[in-house]
Amino acid sequence: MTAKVIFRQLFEKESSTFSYLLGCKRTRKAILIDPVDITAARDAEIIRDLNLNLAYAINTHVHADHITGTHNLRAHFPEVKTGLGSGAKIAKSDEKFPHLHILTVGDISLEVRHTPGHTNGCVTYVEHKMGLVFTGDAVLIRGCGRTDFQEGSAATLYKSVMEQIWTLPDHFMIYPAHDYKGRTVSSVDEEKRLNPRLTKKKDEFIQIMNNLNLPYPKKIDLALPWNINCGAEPLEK
Ligand SMILES: N[C@@H](CCC(=O)N[C@@H](CSS)C(=O)NCC(=O)O)C(=O)O
Ligand SMILES: [Fe+2]
Repeated sequence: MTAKVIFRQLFEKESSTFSYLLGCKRTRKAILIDPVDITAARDAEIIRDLNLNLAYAINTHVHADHITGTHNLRAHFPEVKTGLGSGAKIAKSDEKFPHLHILTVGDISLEVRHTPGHTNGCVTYVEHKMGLVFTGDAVLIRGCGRTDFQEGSAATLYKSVMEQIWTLPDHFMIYPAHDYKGRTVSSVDEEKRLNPRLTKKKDEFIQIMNNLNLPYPKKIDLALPWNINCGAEPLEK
């Protein structure tokens, strides 16, 4: 890790969600990726303990399984800006990032790569200097995000991963939004060799994804309207 940036992986156990804190030691400004509503107060305490001030609370996508913590964090950090990829057209956010936008906070630079397929608005954030890749649900450790709701598409996800993630240097570390088996991190090299879905040819990948037969996330009907409203209670229910 570079001496200039504080990096923390945080976990919310009910939805098995990882959030990621990046803090600039020089400016004391921070970015939090994929916060969860029920851990927003915990995250705020950690940010304060580290003498950081939250500049951005951003999401990799409109989550279906939990409510984002972006809105709750506004109570702790009144100046915080929320951010989301510009492909998430129906969702509210202070900023919507276009493909290849660079989000700079002090000495932290996150490149925004649009990686639709799990949802139409998914993005992957890449910190090139540190070799960190925040894939959201596009690439999970030895898996990938399902493609059966939120305008998901297996063919689109395959293209996104091949073009936007597998083309990164092999040693870059992959930090996903979830893991259900206690794993925390992988790498581009590891997933290119060992991912049981994404090592397949496109047609076989699509076949696998279209036959997962997973139950919908338990909270999907609650989470989507709140997350479209940036994690705040929707006006119309
Ligand atoms: N059981 C959980 C939801 C599990 C799930 O569907 N996870 C999503 C990511 S959150 S949108 C997924 O894409 N999983 C891929 C897979 O192969 O499991 C709940 O009820 O919340
Ligand atoms: Fe998701």
